[in-house]
Amino acid sequence: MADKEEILQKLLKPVGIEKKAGYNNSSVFGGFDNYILQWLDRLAELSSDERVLELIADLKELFSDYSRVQIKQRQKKLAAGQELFNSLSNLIQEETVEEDSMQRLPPIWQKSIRYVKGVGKKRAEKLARLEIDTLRDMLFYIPRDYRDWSKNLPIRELSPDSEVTATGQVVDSTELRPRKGLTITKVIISDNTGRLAGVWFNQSYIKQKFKPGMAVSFSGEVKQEYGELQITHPHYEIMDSDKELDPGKILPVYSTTQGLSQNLLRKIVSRILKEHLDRFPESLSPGIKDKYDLLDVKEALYKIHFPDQIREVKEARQRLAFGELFILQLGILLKKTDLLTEEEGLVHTGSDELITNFLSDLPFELTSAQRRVWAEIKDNLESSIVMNRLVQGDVGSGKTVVATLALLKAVSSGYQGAMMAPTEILAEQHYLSLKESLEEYGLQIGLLVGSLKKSERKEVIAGIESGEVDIVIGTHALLQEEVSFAKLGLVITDEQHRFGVRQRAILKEKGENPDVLVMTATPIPRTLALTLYGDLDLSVIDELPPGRKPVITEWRREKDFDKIFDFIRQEVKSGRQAYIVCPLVEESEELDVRSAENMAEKLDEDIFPEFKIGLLHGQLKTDEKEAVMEGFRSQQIDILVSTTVIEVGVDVANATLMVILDAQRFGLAQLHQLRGRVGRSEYQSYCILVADPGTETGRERMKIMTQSTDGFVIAEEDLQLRGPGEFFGTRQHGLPDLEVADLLRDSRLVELARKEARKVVDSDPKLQQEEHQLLADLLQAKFGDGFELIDVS
Ligand SMILES: Nc1ncnc2c1ncn2[C@@H]1O[C@H](COP(=O)(O)OP(=O)(O)OP(=O)(O)O)[C@@H](O)[C@H]1O
Repeated sequence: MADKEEILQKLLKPVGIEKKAGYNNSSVFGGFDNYILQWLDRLAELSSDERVLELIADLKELFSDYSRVQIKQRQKKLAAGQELFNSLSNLIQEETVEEDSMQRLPPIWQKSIRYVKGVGKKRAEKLARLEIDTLRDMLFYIPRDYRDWSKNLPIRELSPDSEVTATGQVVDSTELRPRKGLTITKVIISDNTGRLAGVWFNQSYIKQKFKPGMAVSFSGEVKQEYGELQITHPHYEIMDSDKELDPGKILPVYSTTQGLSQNLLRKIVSRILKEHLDRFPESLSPGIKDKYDLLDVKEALYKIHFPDQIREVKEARQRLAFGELFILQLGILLKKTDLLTEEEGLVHTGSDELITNFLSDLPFELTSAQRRVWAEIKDNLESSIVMNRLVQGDVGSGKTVVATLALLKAVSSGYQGAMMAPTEILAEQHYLSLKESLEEYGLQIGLLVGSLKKSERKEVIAGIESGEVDIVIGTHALLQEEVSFAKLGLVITDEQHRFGVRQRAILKEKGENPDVLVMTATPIPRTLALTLYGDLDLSVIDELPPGRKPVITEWRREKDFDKIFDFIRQEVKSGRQAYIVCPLVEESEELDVRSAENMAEKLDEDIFPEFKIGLLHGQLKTDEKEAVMEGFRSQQIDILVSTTVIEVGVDVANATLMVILDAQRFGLAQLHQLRGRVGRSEYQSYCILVADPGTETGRERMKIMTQSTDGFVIAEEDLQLRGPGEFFGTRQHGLPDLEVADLLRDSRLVELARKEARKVVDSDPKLQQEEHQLLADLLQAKFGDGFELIDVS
């Protein structure tokens, strides 16, 4: 007994609760009062041991209505409680409070939601479906809407034909079936000043929700019908029978799952706010809060769930979004400095002779943007710090030339270079153009794609291994285990959003810390780039080669086909070439191919017998594709009918017309990429989008394409229309999972949070100072070891 007494004392002291004198263990239960409940709560907070928490929950449940039960039951409870208490004491004796770094965060962070009053095991499982596991998760479960019940009026004062809210008790509910296929459910509430009916058509499940005597609020447009006040399909709210929630307030509405009512969620949140909010840590310094006029985190958390006025929600959201973005940016910046300071890389200091020759043999001068970006890359290559650089440039801005310069630098320094492209067509095209331009300098260029013949494959792999091949271009075939490099010094991935982090890492592992260059034509708005590629250095080629004319883009309907064919004829007759991109059939590649084949046949036989038609799709063999592309490049083919395989990187300057069929099926970014295949010379180019979109958004997208040829503008619009998740396809593309903030909507906050995060990282790059301990813990709690954005390491 003395042991338990001691334990109790030991546990109570740090909590700041004086144990009442004279209680022995049984009288703890005998004199059960608020004090013991308080003690159990505090004890639960201090412990993270599941078994202890479970016992505490059981004890609380057992005794929470203790004073109300009959004597006999009380005795029973007392006995059960004594038993539970003994087990608890034993466990506590075993438990040593671990002082690891996470302990600096209050237990609210990792404490299971299960132990909040009214939750329990079953409901905790349901909450887990909403990704709510801890008390903290629940507080950051942001309402999707609010119901303002504060504007309640007595029923007598409701004026017909206006939007109203009224509360009363259910006095009657009926269901009528006036004819087959029609069910009318009527629920009548009364508040002593009058009666109001809620009416639903064909929603018979509604009836069972309302039981006589229940307090219910209806809101909606009220009408005077058949001598009574009615609201058709009202918003309704069943008032909290425990009266724990204030019915006259603004109440949150959460996205929920079966078995978790709005009222239950509200109560859980309200209890956590009441019992735990005061120990919630503040991540932002007073300086930052003052500067941007941000609320305290506690106030913000309270107001986001239970605002007094709707306008307070915005302020609360801003604050929480800022906090979230601040931690995110901090993580990204820390990771970046980590990469910079810790990764020793290769030094590429070979002679520049090859580069000078190559540049002087080019038929054009580099644009100033190309020169600037090349200088940035060269700096990285020559230094001993590993390069992790993203080169972003709109379609046709001349990224390939810059990549070639980097490859030449690596080769001149005695290393091999590898370039990975997302499709065979693109890999082959890069291969052919590099072969043509670099072989004259005595370099060996290799191609490694899946569809090579066995013997060719073997030969290339042997060449890579012996070091005979200087530069290899390939698809993910480069990642195969059997491919090993003699001396890999530079890895370039083209169109990186198609490659996963892991794939790049595999390629990188084939060398000893090679430099990495990532190329993308996907224009990403700055705020997103800061977050997605925050740990990469960013170079932007923001200038097109001189003399380029914007592609004239028109949107036409299917019925206009004859005119479109006339226009194609006119262009081809004047010596130019055209692409026709066939609709994307999502269900199957085979259907894609078939529609392209049919189109090619129709054009060849019926429409343009005078022209040479080519056909290109993903199912052709490598040499067949090569032959078709070569035929188009050398102008033996006038019109190339294709599936979307030509989307990226195909470069035939004489092609000036692109017709995209069923254009509404493509995303804006993809349309922009496709359109980028023309307008690559000084000739005026055209793009015709053939589309009959059935939706307003579809029409909107066609309009955007006709109005702008700037990839950044289009990407911004696309993001607005589709949201970042869809824009990038899936979450795998590295978009962080944000609870409150929205990278697009909050772009200003992203910039500000980044600025403040940078200050912290500059002053304390490893977050070692005392004042930054909490931030370090928050980072650890948020991202743990799995902090992975788009990453090349
Ligand atoms: N400075 C320049 N002046 C004139 N022409 C250029 C210049 N730089 C590149 N080009 C030419 O412009 C065309 C597009 O260049 P490149 O293929 O490198 O662009 P890209 O950015 O890789 O395009 P995409 O993303 O569409 O594949 C090529 O035909 C290339 O030869």
